[in-house]
Amino acid sequence: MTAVEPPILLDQLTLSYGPHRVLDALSLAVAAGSITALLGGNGAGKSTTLSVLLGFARGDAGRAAVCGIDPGTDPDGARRRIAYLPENVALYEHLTAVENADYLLALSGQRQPRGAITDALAAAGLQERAWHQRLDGFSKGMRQKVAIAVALLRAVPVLLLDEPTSGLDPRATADFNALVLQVRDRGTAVLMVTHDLLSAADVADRIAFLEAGRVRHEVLAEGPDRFDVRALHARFQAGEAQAAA
Ligand SMILES: Nc1ncnc2c1ncn2[C@@H]1O[C@H](COP(=O)(O)OP(=O)(O)OP(=O)(O)O)[C@@H](O)[C@H]1O
Repeated sequence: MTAVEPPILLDQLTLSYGPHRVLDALSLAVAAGSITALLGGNGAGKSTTLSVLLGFARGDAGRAAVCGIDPGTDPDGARRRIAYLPENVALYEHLTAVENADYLLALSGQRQPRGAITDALAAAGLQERAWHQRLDGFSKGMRQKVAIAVALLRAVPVLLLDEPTSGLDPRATADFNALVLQVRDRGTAVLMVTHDLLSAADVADRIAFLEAGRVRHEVLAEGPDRFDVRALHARFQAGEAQAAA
């Protein structure tokens, strides 16, 4: 990786499934210690973008890089640098929260002492009485906390989130967003796919609007071009209406 290359980089990436161009010369960069939210209507290419970064899908043209590694040619190398939270976090129901974290860390070759695991679960806001409970009774918000605790312990440079707050109540959403800010403040580059504009506006440094596989608008949280959530909401709804028409 060159000194200036951001941990998440897509440069003119094009990907088609048969005649259907899903990503169309998509360019997107997420710097270390920053959060970009990726919004867009159904089918805009958001999940495909994450699949490319994870090395599950490969572009036909252009470049993708995770910390300078091409996930198409070295998916394992790219994934070692990524913590990924899918919409429904896959954890082991018959294991406790601590056992899940221990097992997931072992799988990624980054085992940690029990004390570090319980510290991370506490930092993620999981109540102590849940640490040694099996996951079958956990809510989505509690599962997210276990998953983000693992991400905190892995201290990876890239965090990818797919619809992390869908199905969370406002309080759990606020808790989750606070955790994402913690991860960002440790220098991680965060890319968050979401339909939740308000949540995006709460945490993101930048919001990129994807339409037909390309970033059509980008807005920033700071500076003269910083976003105004109400104006953004109106614009987003208009965009959604166009996409649905
Ligand atoms: N494996 C695949 N084979 C063929 N087409 C696919 C495949 N994966 C995705 N697509 C198509 O690519 C387009 C973009 O899909 P993608 O899942 O990236 O959209 P999205 O923005 O995440 O949408 P949503 O908000 O509905 O999750 C869609 O038209 C989808 O049908």
